[in-house]
Amino acid sequence: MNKNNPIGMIDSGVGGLTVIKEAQKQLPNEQFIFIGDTARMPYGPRTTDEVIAYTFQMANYLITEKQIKMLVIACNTATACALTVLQKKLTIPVIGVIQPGAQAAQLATKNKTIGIIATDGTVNSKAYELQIHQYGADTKVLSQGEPDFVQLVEANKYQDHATRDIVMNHLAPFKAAGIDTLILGCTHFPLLEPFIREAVGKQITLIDSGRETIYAIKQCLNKLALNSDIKHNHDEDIYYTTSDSDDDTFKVIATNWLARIHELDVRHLKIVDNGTLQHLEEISMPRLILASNNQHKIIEIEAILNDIGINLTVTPLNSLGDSVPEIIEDGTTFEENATKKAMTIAKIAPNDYILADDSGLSIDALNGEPGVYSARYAGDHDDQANNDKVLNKLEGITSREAQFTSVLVLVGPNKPKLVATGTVRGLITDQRYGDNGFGYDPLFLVPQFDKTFAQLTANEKNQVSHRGLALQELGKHLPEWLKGGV
Ligand SMILES: O=P(O)(O)OP(=O)(O)OP(=O)(O)OC[C@H]1O[C@@H](n2cnc3c(O)ncnc32)[C@H](O)[C@@H]1O
Ligand SMILES: [Mg+2]
Repeated sequence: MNKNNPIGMIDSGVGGLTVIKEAQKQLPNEQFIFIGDTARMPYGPRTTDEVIAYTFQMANYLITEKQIKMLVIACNTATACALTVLQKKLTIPVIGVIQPGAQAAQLATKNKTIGIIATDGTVNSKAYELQIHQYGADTKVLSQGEPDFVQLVEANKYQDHATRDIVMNHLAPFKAAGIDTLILGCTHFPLLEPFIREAVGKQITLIDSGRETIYAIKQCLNKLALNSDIKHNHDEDIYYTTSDSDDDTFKVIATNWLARIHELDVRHLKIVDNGTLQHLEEISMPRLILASNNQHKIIEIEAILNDIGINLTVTPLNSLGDSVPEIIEDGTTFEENATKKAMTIAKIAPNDYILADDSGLSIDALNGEPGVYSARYAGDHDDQANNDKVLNKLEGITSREAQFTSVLVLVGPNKPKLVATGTVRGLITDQRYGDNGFGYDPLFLVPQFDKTFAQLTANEKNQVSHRGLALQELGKHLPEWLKGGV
């Protein structure tokens, strides 16, 4: 086993994040790959067989696809149900959260009275009691199932006032029972620690079983000489969830709990059913293909998308190779043509998002010419000839008002068509000015700058251009569009 391989960490949902947070702090050289089985959480009410099956699926994925060197079950219920089975069947070391928590509690208790809060599954398994009694048979153990706490955390309500009241209420019996140590026997619970602390009082030692597990991981890495010697940046850690709908909540909690400035990159694992057997598969996100043969446009669109922080893999059309068919732009409006471009490419890339732009210059004194014919006004994509034609047609005409329009059409699998338009007004000069940009840029004077588009920097043009404005408009609707379907 390569010591620089990642460590896998699995949980039923967001609870395991409390373990990974501590692990990232204490093990800066390790890379972690985390799976939260959000599609099938909570594990508490599940049968032992179910929990074993799910845990195996996650372990198999991490071993075969990610070559993990060690597996950490960052979930008490899964540890209670599946740890020994996994340890027997897997060839890599497997660490659970119960034994480290039980050991720490036994060391901490002075009056030999320990409380445990956990899921019903963990409580019913008596796994903590068994471990605690291995270290001291006479220790009194009081266990209480708290399934509601899990749901409150998973629903991102762990800081709500109502949650505080629930926690205060539920934990009141422990105050009377005389415990001096309380095990947070579910990895979700450290997120509720401020409320739990308030409920049981300062004098009680709280044991975070997840935190204790980090010592067990360290010991195991040392014993097997598996410490990574590459310093990993924890931004490289990968987070997976199994459900689509919860991904947002997971992302919000994870970004917040792990104190990340940027939203975490949370990926999706699909539960694939092959008759009786299930396994997990990574679903790759659709690409955003820019359906344009105009490299100038592509460069502009990529820069603007980058500026507005679009989190998609942007792919230019030419990377699709020879399979790209010819697109006949015979529509009478920009939208018709942009739709045609997008739909033509969608046929060869049905799983991707396709963004097309149809744009052009409309001159008031020429009744909107060249308009949809901008690219082929005089010669097909012959900028020189097209500019000359405009200058000739406007010779002697004093009214020089004109407008650039960009109509963007975005399509995607099972998505409605999204249209965004941007326009910019300007004046047609009497000769070419500037060398930047493309098309009619040398003739289009922007009054605000008293310069033509060709005299502006790319960044300046993108701030005010028809394309820049259309993309900003598109960006406003994009998050909603990405979520929705038809
Ligand atoms: O169709 P695709 O492959 O996207 O590339 P294209 O260049 O043919 O694009 P259009 O069919 O939309 O034609 C737009 C024409 O309008 C002109 N045009 C559009 N936007 C422009 C801009 O930002 N600056 C200068 N001219 C522009 C230019 O002549 C373009 O060729
Ligand atoms: Mg075209």
